[in-house]
Amino acid sequence: MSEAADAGAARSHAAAQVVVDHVAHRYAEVTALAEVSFTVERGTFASIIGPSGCGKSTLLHIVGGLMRPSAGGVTIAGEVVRKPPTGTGYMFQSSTLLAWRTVIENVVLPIEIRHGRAAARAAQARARELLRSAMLQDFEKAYPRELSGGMAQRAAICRMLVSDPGVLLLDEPFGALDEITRESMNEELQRVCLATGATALMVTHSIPEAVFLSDQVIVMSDRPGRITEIIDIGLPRPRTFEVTTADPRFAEYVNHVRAALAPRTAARA
Ligand SMILES: Nc1ncnc2c1ncn2[C@@H]1O[C@H](COP(=O)(O)OP(=O)(O)OP(=O)(O)O)[C@@H](O)[C@H]1O
Repeated sequence: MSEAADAGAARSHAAAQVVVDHVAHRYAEVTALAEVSFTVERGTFASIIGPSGCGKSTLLHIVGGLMRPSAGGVTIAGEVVRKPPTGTGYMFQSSTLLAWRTVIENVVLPIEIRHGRAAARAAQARARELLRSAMLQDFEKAYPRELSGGMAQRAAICRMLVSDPGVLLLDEPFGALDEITRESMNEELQRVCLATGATALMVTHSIPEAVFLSDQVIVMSDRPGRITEIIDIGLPRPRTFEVTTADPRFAEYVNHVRAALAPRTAARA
């Protein structure tokens, strides 16, 4: 290898925050994932999109160290993932705030679980800052039943961010929200990622959401899931929702992802 190629390899390795290397998974009779490899560079946003049951959630659980793959492996920031790594935040479709804790007590919960009550009390200032940026400053003492679905989801984002994670793993985080709330949550998530330099990996069923948020869209096939295409999204940042109608490249990317998801349908059209 030439010196220049050596330097290039070192640079790309250093930039890769999440490395998924030949990951496959089998549940008893079901092969959920065939063999999946990709990297997500530090500070970038990647989405996984594919048909229902193709193994997206399985893959995200493996990346987050919540389960071990049957074959292959994952590294985050150069460390092999064997259990949920510190510095990684999770968010799933149902926000599952604890009903008996106030909003702010919910937000500091990850700190309390990991580091105890005193650390959770010390984290309240940071929690208040996050709640302010999520427009929930007047609800810190409210209980989850007093929040709308969108507000609860915003509180769950604050909870994910309270420990300043460098890597965000999101499994259809906005699937249950109405369209308008979902759009504003997408803008908010992008703002947070740009401000903190976090690396994000998100599972979604929405093609426009994947294109709007991502630097790369990872398209998967039917089960057993394998990657059919990785599409780089070259739209400038920060993106606002105007980009979805004002920039013709947005529709081109959407059509590209749609064709990659259903190659036979696209070929017939
Ligand atoms: N614990 C389990 N035991 C057995 N099979 C499972 C288990 N979890 C998932 N599967 C199967 O593995 C396959 C992949 O499931 P997974 O939830 O990862 O898919 P997905 O792409 O996230 O689906 P969806 O888009 O519908 O949420 C499915 O066929 C599912 O039935």
